[in-house]
Amino acid sequence: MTVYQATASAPVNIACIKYWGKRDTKLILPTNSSLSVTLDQDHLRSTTTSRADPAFTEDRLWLNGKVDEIKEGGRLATCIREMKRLRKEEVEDKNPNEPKLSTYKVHICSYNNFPTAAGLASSASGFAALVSSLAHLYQLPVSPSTLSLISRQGSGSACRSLFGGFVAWQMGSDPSGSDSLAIQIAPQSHWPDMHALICVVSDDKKGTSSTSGMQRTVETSALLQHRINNVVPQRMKDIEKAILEKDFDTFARITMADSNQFHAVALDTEPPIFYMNDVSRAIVAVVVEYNRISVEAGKGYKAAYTYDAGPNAVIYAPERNMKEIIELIVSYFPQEGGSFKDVFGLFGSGQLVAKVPSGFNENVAKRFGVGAVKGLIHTRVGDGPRKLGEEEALLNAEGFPKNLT
Ligand SMILES: Nc1ncnc2c1ncn2[C@@H]1O[C@H](COP(=O)(O)OP(=O)(O)OP(=O)(O)O)[C@@H](O)[C@H]1O
Ligand SMILES: C[C@@](O)(CCOP(=O)(O)OP(=O)(O)O)CC(=O)O
Repeated sequence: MTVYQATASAPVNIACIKYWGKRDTKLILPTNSSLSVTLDQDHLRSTTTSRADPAFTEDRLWLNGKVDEIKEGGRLATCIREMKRLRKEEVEDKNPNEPKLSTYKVHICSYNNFPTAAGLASSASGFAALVSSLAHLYQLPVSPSTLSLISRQGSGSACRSLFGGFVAWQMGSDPSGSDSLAIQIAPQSHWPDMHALICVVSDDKKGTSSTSGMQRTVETSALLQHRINNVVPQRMKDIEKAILEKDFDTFARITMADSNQFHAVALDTEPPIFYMNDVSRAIVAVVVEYNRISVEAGKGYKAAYTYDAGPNAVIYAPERNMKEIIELIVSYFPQEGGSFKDVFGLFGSGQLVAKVPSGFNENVAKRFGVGAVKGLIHTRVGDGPRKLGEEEALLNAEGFPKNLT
């Protein structure tokens, strides 16, 4: 008997121009366009296996080994329904010989190789991997932009994880959402020198979810209206140009300004929302001082911080600056000996030693103890979703998670 099964992995993306606010909460249509960098799935990824079988009695999902309920009318159910619709319209209706997979129930098993719901964009890679694995299962002849229309309905930011490199989510204007999709601005190969350092300040589940936080902002913040109407449209154009020209200085200025404005609209919400904490703010101060030395020497910005809906920092920088940045960060936020994974071999066989660059004003932030920054992940711009082989499937012969009995 034929087994209909496919496995895919998908990357995380971290926005430089933030999505914050919906004009349609059911279809997940944003109040502004946004733009992100896709991170390397060799380091952070969601992997998902999907199988369709006439013997299955219901659509089921296991996330990190535990059953995740597919609520009727919920986001997961919407994505699965929309993928089945595409299978029917794009494959089965056009070729009656194709098996009617759209009528079978599916079993889906997914695994994130990093903390889920901790502000590390697990919903983005998670829904992108779900949609990608179903697209392979159903052999859909559709573009990543079309798939982004569906992953968007799982979690808005997930639409940007359908591409590698530098990706824009165009807000669109059609009330049906048909033009609210992701496009690639430039592939990974355009600017492979773009690296990222994730400073994990907390890997706990967060207090105010993005979904509820942004809705409160839409309802109560006057500053959000200014951002949507007068700030983001120009920033989208400027950052796209900076990316195409590999102009890190402009990229960094816009990225930091947009992170700051996103956290300002969170604070402008009633009641106010705080995502950054003292450790986050100290990282800002350290990056600002690091850039000051370089700007005063006429060399422009060397690093850009950005924060999502949580205290973790992501620092974008050209690869050549990363060694210095890591040495600087660990001098303010010491790491447990040997805990940093030097995946790019920056320190050779030597030890990572705390060091501040010459001319750096060490009083810009206090020095924290071990544990304030719980981990550092050095990664870089990466590619889009990957189709994986049978040997990486997460479902066993019977179509249940391999690690469960
Ligand atoms: N691999 C996955 N497959 C399917 N759904 C997933 C997967 N990973 C995460 N999710 C969904 O995303 C939810 C977590 O999203 P949430 O927005 O709370 O956190 P986050 O994505 O880590 O943070 P943020 O989006 O603010 O950066 C999970 O509870 C689950 O419903
Ligand atoms: C701060 C952000 O990370 C917000 C992400 O919000 P989500 O995509 O998690 O929200 P929902 O669409 O409600 O699922 C900014 C961004 O990624 O652009």
